[in-house]
Amino acid sequence: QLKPINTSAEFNAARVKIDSLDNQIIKTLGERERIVREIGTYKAKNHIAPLQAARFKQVVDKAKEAGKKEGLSPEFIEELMNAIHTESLKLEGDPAAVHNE
Ligand SMILES: C=C(O[C@@H]1C=C(C(=O)O)C=C[C@H]1O)C(=O)O
Repeated sequence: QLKPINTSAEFNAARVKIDSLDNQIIKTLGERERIVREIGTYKAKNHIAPLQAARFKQVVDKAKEAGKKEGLSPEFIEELMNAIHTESLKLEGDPAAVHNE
């Protein structure tokens, strides 16, 4: 449990912390995206479809399970992972995106 914010110094510190966490999220998404591009290249060479519905269901189920431990709602996790997945499919489907690294 976080302690409540009582002073403007604590308020400012909380925002600095949020900025740092957002930066971590973006870096993590960048790393994930680079791996998706590698998967996309492999799939293109091996004639495997970008969309793998069973695998994506697993990804969402795991994320919901992890989210539950963090107090995140399954609806939020679903929306978040769908947004990430839409971008994955763009990256895997667009040869320019795949070969542009
Ligand atoms: C990255 C893949 O391609 C797609 C993207 C996924 C993702 O972003 O997690 C999952 C399944 C696929 O629809 C994969 O097949 O693993």
